[in-house]
Amino acid sequence: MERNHHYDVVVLGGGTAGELVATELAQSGRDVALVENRLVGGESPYFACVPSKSLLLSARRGETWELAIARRDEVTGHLDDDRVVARMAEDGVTVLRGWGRVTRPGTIEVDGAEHGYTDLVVSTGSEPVVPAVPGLADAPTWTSDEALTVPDLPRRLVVLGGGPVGCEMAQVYAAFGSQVTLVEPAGRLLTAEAAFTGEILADALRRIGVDLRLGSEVVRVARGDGGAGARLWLADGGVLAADRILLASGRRPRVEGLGLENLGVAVTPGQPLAVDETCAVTLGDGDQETDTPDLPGGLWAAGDVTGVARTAHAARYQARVVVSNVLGKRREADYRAVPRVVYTTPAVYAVGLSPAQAEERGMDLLTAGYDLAATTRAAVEADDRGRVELYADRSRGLLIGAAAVGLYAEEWMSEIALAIRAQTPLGLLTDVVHAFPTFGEALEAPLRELAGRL
Ligand SMILES: Cc1cc2nc3c(=O)[nH]c(=O)nc-3n(C[C@H](O)[C@H](O)[C@H](O)COP(=O)(O)OP(=O)(O)OC[C@H]3O[C@@H](n4cnc5c(N)ncnc54)[C@H](O)[C@@H]3O)c2cc1C
Ligand SMILES: NC(=O)c1ccc[n+]([C@@H]2O[C@H](COP(=O)([O-])OP(=O)(O)OC[C@H]3O[C@@H](n4cnc5c(N)ncnc54)[C@H](O)[C@@H]3O)[C@@H](O)[C@H]2O)c1
Repeated sequence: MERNHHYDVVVLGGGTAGELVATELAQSGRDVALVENRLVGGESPYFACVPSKSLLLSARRGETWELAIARRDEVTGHLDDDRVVARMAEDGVTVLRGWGRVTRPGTIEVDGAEHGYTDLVVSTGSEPVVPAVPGLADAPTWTSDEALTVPDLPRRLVVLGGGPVGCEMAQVYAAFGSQVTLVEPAGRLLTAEAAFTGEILADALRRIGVDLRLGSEVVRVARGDGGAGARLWLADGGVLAADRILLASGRRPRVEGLGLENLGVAVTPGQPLAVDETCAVTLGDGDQETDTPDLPGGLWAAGDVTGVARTAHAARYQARVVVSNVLGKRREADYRAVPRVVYTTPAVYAVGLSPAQAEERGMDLLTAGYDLAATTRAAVEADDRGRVELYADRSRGLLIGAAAVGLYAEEWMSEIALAIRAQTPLGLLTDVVHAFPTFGEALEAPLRELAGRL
């Protein structure tokens, strides 16, 4: 096999994390290759964050479907990565197109050619989980990739999953006139977050006509009459008809077919690549000394493949940690205050520990909340939906988490992420002045309440 160049660093996967790592390392003078099988930029700009946020905004503005699709396709650059690739070339990154697979320590094969490397960064992202429901494979399904790239507006859409993807997509399609049914086996939406967030969001979705089947599960699917569409049977005896089924039942780290076993990494399908606080891949369970081959340099991972925080901003954060460490400037990641946002109307914002996580850790948890309806801003906006809850560790007098539902929560809650990350004492937070009339004012009363209960 043809053996090509030896790079200082090979970055495997050119999504949010990989693009940043490759660019910054090349700008720092390293000889870098980025291996990408699809579009440089990955999921976020073409198939995930950007098109979904564009459609949600179009829905909120009351645009037509045609305009919404045109705007979506414009912001996603019509799925053309030429400009990004050209910019990376200017920065000195070599883009290798094709599927990358490590063949032995220090060597990766891409599209039939071998390339050498010293450091390897794995940033291969994640892929949708396809639920093991009989008949589903033969039914007309979409993952979010298709839903966010095709121009179709299904008349009847069944969404499987009430996480961030399912909720955002249900709102988009219902707003543009699809008859949407969302099936979620758990008894509520957004199961990872404080219960009130899913309850307020459920109310908002129901008001725009989404039929929520919470605590129910699809047990069988068959093609519809005449082969068009599908019929879905639920565990509770219900039957649904759909023109399209959207799979939004989670994503799994992409770890297979990468050849990481050749580096001594114990790869388990669907399981994340374990990383330490420097984003170095941890090689296994104590057998390293005997089983691990000598690596030519560092083995690092960033983004969804690590399973740590599974958002674009977390991918960028980990990417920066990797860049520092590859350059020999030790940096440790701190995930205490990585926000989790669902960009529906109203938006859901959560950061730090959820009440359930705090309880699991045995914390002496203090909770204080406030309804946005009590703010003047809610009256001005003529929208009184929403609530904020703040969670504090009594023993340390510090905020450890928060959740909010409300218009623009993704913007006005950022100060809480800062407060958690900077470990700002509650007493000091009660002295912060918020402009009038803003939703940020809703933070003042719960902060005072928490400080008063310490
Ligand atoms: C519908 C949807 C909406 C979302 N909305 C948001 C949002 O609003 N905000 C937010 O923060 N997050 C959002 N996310 C999550 C966000 O998209 C991901 O967290 C982010 O894209 C992860 O970046 P990454 O670099 O880890 O992976 P990716 O962006 O998936 O990039 C991985 C890349 O690696 C390539 N690749 C994989 N294996 C190989 C190989 N062997 N050889 C060559 N190339 C390979 C893939 O082709 C891909 O381009 C959303 C996700 C979805 C599904
Ligand atoms: N705004 C954002 O930051 C944003 C937006 C969308 C997605 N994301 C990221 O994308 C990832 C994937 O999101 P997601 O919503 O697909 O996954 P998720 O894991 O958050 O939620 C999946 C939901 O599907 C349900 N489910 C499981 N099996 C099912 C089945 N057979 N039928 C119906 N429902 C089933 C689960 O109970 C769960 O509630 C998340 O990690 C999220 O962080 C982020």
